[in-house]
Amino acid sequence: MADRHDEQEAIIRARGLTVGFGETNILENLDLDVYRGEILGVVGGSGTGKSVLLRTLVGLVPKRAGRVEMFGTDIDAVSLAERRAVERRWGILFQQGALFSSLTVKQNVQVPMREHLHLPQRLMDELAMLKIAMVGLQPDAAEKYPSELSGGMIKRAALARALALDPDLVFLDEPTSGLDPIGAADFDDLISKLRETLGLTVFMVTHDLDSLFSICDRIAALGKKRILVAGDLRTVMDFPDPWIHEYFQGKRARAVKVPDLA
Ligand SMILES: Nc1ncnc2c1ncn2[C@@H]1O[C@H](COP(=O)(O)OP(=O)(O)OP(=O)(O)O)[C@@H](O)[C@H]1O
Repeated sequence: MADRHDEQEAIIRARGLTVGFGETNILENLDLDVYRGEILGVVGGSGTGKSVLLRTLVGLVPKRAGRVEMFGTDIDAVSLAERRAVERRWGILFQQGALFSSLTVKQNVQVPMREHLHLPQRLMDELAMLKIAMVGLQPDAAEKYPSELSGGMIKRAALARALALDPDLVFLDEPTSGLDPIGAADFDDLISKLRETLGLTVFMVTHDLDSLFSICDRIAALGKKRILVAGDLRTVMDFPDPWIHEYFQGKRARAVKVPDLA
């Protein structure tokens, strides 16, 4: 049967990725496609290398072997200027937000603008306020420092920073971790709405079954140093692997409303 993604554009295409530290390889010969406009949830046991995969795709961790094409560009085969141009097309929300504690929310949102654009301060202020509103923060949050924000506000501020350069693609590393269930559901809604309104593609590392069930179009399960299976929820849930079985059908999963998979 033809893959229904045959016609779709893979805006991330990783082939044969091997990544390691010291004597140990964390990822080996890993292949992954991420399609334009989708929300891909990346799951896997603790320490399987989900964050390492994310960091490798964006060039923060070196590869031992393999190739990553972003928007059709092999980022290791182009000039620095071309690479920087491609990098401007994605934003990253790191685990725990990773905001600069000595900067206000507005200044944090302006960090990528300062790095990549040359805009007058007034315009950067206007743009930052736009991003802050876009993620559902009140205007007065702009002048606050990260230490004055709740966990949910920190995530939103970090998302505003990830959106600073109007990216096509966002990488989210456990965006709902540490949020209460209502805060997490609100954040899922926000991601889903932004995908619709901005036409974003979302690569999301998550442990949150609610997020997987409610907003992800496809799921990629990491294990044994590679992608064990990638596909819709049904495909992944049916994959014969003990970790996947326990994750989706174990005690914790039974507490979450599993969607009706006709
Ligand atoms: N800079 C580094 N140097 C050495 N080892 C590292 C480095 N970064 C990650 N690792 C190791 O790589 C492995 C995968 O880490 P990673 O953070 O990607 O796991 P994860 O799947 O995201 O886990 P979790 O779900 O617990 O966040 C771990 O064993 C970790 O110790």
